[in-house]
Formats: sequence, C-alpha cells, structure tokens
Amino acid sequence: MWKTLQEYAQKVTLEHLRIVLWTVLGSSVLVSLLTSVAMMNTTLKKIEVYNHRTELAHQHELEYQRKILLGNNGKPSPMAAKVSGLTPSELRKAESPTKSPSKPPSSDSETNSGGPPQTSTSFGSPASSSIKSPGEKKTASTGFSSSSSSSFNHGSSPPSSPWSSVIHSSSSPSSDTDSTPYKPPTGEQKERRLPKVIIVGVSKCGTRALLDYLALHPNVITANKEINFFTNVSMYNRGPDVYKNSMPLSYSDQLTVEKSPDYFECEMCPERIIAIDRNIKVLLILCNPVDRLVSQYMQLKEKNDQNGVAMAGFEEWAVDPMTNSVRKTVASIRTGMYDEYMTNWFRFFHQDKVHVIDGATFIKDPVGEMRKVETFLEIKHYLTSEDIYYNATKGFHCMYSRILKKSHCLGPTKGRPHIKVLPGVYQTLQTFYNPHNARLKSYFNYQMSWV
Ligand SMILES: Nc1ncnc2c1ncn2[C@@H]1O[C@H](COP(=O)(O)OS(=O)(=O)O)[C@@H](OP(=O)(O)O)[C@H]1O
Repeated sequence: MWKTLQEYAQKVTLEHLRIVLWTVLGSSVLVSLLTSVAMMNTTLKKIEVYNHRTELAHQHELEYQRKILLGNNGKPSPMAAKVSGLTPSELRKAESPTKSPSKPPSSDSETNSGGPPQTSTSFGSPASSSIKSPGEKKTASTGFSSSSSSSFNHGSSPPSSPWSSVIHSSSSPSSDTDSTPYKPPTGEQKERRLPKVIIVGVSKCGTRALLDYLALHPNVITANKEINFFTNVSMYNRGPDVYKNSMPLSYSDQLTVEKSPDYFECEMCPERIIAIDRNIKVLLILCNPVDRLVSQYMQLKEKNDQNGVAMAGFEEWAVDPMTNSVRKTVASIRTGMYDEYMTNWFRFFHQDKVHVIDGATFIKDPVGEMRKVETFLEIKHYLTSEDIYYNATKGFHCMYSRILKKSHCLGPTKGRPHIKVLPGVYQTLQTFYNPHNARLKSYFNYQMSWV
C-alpha cells in the first residue's frame, strides 16, 4: 500500500513537473512571440515615420531648390545647376510642383490732366534721420540746398586724387547714352506707387550714394527716407497701402526706388517683399566687411561723442584683447558675414532679380557701376560723368542735377575720415571674414575686388 502510494506520488510529481515545464516553455514561446510581434510593429511604425519624414524632407528640399534656383519666371538660372548639382530635368522637376502663375500687368493708372516735368524727389529736401541701433546715428543730407553741399562746384578738378585715372575712365558717354530731357506721359497725373526696386543693403557700403545717383535718372523716383516698412512690425501689419503712401509721387514710366539697409539682415524681409511684388528688383552693395566695420564704428563713435558717452577704441570694440578673438556678438560685426544673409535672400529671390554692386569699384567708378544698374533696371543709359563727377574737396563723387542745374555732394555723415586700425587687428578681422568673403564667389559667383 505504502509502495503504491509512493509510486502514485512519484507519478503525480513527474506529471506535475511535466505540466509545469510545458507551461513554462509554452509561456516563454508565447512571450517571445508576442515580443517579436510588438518589435515588428514598432519597427514598421518607425519605417513609416521615417518614410514620411523623408518624403517631407524631399518635398521641402524641392521647394527650397525651386525658390533658390528658379526665379519668379520659373526659368532655371545659370547659377542653378552650379549650386544645386541638379541636372536640367531635375531642375524642371523642382520647378513644376509649385510654379505660380505670372503676375497680371501693372495696374498703373493713367488720367488725363497733365503734369509738370518730373524732378527727383531727392532734390530739395534733406533726408530725415532714422535710428538703426542704440547709439547709432543714421542721417544723410541729400538735398540740393543752398547749404554747404551746393558749395561744391561742378567740375572741381581732381588733380591730387589717386583715383584720377579711374575717375575719368568712364567719363565719355558711350554711343547708347540717351540724354534727351524727360517728358512725362501725355495727360497723366503723378501718383504714389509701390517700389519696383529696393536697395536692401549693406549699410555703410554706399547705399545713400547709390540712391542719390539713381535719383538723377529721369525714369527713377526715390523715397528719400529709409522707410523700413518690412522691418517695422506695426507699419507692416497695417498693410501695403501704408507702404505705398510713404512713396513719392511718380509717373507710370518711372521706377519708384526705396532704400532701407536694415532689410539685409532681416530674416522675414525677402519673403515679405516678394509677397508684395514677386517681380520686385533688389540692389545690394557689398564692400570689404572690415572697412564697413570701421565706417560703422566711426558713425557710432561720433554719435556717442555727441552724447558725451565714452566709447572703447576700435580695436578693443571689435576684438577681445585677452583672447584675440573677434567679438561675434557685436551686431555690426555680424553684418559683414554677407554670405549668411544672402543665403536667405536667394531662398526667395532668383539671381536675375538681384544686382550686386562692388562697393569699392562703386566709389572709384560710379558712372561705370551706374551704367550696369541702368541695364539691370531696364532703363535708358542716361547717367554720365556730367551727372556724377569727382570732387577733390569731398574726396568722393558728387552729383549735378541737369534739371535743377545744381551740384550736390552727400552730407558730412558720408565720407567721414576713418581711424587707422592697428595692422594686427585689421588682419585678425580680415581672417575672420575671409571664409565668408570666399563664399560670395563659391556659393553665389560674385567676384568682389576686395576678396
Ligand atoms: N559719393 C559718396 N560720398 C560719400 N560717401 C560715399 C560716396 N560713395 C560711396 N560712399 C561710401 O558710402 C559710405 C556710407 O554708406 P551708406 O550710405 O550705405 O551708409 S548708411 O548705411 O546709409 O548710413 C561712406 O562711408 P564713410 O566713408 O565711412 O562715411 C563712403 O565710404
């Protein structure tokens, strides 16, 4: 009996063990199966998300390439293939999904009441001031007034100028110069129009001279003040009519031009500008960023001196003497990193809508550079050395208005004497800007004389 019981207990234990073993085995198989299924699910989900992201990234990339590489006319630019490495068919592919319809013709209205011959709005009124940043003065006198500016006589001889040879190199008007006096379109009245051209920067590189030279052209009307519509949030939010109403009166065959150099560094500006007019043209003048920085420093220093505020010397202001590193946090220093801002502009503007001027060449040969600007703006070749002539007293070119028969130089805040920067600090700054300068050529194909 005892033996039978023992045998039974053994059997039960063995059986029990077998069941337990099978259960454990079965459960682990089940658990691993479930884990595998769960893992597969996660992997599938990850693949799905990745695919979605890749697709989005691809779409974004295509859109980006379309914006940077294709103009408003949708044609691939010569730069396009170079920068993108895309084949022509890929470029067309990039173009197709979001190509927008072309803008209807300008709605410039013409009325029948006649009007006086046009003179530039830059004439006769001094430019107003606009504050760029704390402590920084931004004034310009562009008036053809009876003040000191008109005391520069047209035709002052430039015997001592090192630039004499260059200055007169473009003085003889070429055969395609059309100097016929301006006649407004018959029966038309002047009205305010949105700008067709904006000088977007760079500050301290000659933007005022560029605007005022343009104002000498009969087919150009300039807004004398820096409007800053696209950087002024409250103004911008009130809509384009506010912008238009800030513009001077013009005839329909005249281009309205405004200059606001603060646009250059404003991230939202390119997009905002083309949202107002996708055919708008942009002028950008670039100069050696170190020289630009010195010019900006001179302006700041003058302002601070006037307010009795002491300012560090240029060297210390620009470069940390302890580490010999350039003070990248100074906004004026970042302004000279042109390539970074230009990348943003070319996300929205095709290169054929942007004309870049070499600031150094512009100082030496403004007539030659203005001729290129006229070509870019598709206005007649009008400006000659009669309109823009070198003035030895000023040390810069001045202007003669054929209409007003008056001469005018930019005011004392333009063409200030510069301090002599310590060569080591100048070199440190130059080295800092070198890679940025090099990208002007390698990214955008602009060869500047100062690079
Ligand atoms: N014709 C003429 N007259 C005077 N100055 C001339 C001229 N052409 C170019 N420049 C250069 O323009 C520099 C001022 O640049 P901006 O007009 O862009 O300055 S601002 O941003 O509007 O304050 C100015 O810089 P500074 O010399 O430091 O004053 C000049 O280098």
